[in-house]
Amino acid sequence: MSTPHINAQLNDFAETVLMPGDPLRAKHIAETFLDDAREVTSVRNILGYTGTYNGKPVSIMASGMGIPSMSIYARELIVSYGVKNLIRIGTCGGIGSDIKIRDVIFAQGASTDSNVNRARVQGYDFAAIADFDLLVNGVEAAKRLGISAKVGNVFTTDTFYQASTDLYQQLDKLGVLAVDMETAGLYGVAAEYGANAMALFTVSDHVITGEATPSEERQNSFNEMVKIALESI
Ligand SMILES: O=P(O)(O)O[C@H]1O[C@H](CO)[C@@H](O)[C@H]1O
Ligand SMILES: O=c1cc[nH]c(=O)[nH]1
Repeated sequence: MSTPHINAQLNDFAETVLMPGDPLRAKHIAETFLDDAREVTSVRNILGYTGTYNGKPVSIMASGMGIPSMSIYARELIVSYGVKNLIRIGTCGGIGSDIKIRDVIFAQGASTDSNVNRARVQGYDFAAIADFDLLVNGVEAAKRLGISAKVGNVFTTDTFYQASTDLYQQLDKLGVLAVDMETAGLYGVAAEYGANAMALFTVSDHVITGEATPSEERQNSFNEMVKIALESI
């Protein structure tokens, strides 16, 4: 079997799929953290792998960037491959004044400038929220690993390059912690098709102060987040 965007066979994916945006990150995670990892899909170089972690089957597959890309892969994974749990493991831009680069953030909910979730409910607001059990398991895994993490609302944008920081200043006042480009879409698709979703990030830069993670440190903080996600399964 295959779908328009995934060329894996039925049963190639585990029940739980971890989704970074970047295909090379998916490859790195599979090669670094999983046992017996094998590539299961490579359409458009959006790479996907399945292996085991501590004996438990788990898959890693890239989402690409942005809500449309994430939504295509999340829907095909759920509907065609029977995936139950989708955990986004990404980078984000910090918004809050107490958010520091390299922090780990769990997206309890995801606001957005996209219309995709309103389109699901006849133009009304839809509260895009994480699956409670996945969120609690993630937060507890972070505690066990001794990694402090923040939990709260994030903002998913279609516009990586904003014209000004005005929007982010307003979001800061509303307590929004960080910005990414996929989570609100992932939560909407999971709700529509009956799966569980959750997202966590490492902060790669701060969109108000302009601070950014030095590239050599980026991989270390990314690996910490991956460890949390894998230990939460
Ligand atoms: O690091 P990833 O998971 O790709 O996430 C963030 O990075 C990309 C933008 O550079 C967007 O996809 C955004 O959500
Ligand atoms: O979506 C993102 C991710 C990282 N940094 C940003 O500014 N935006």
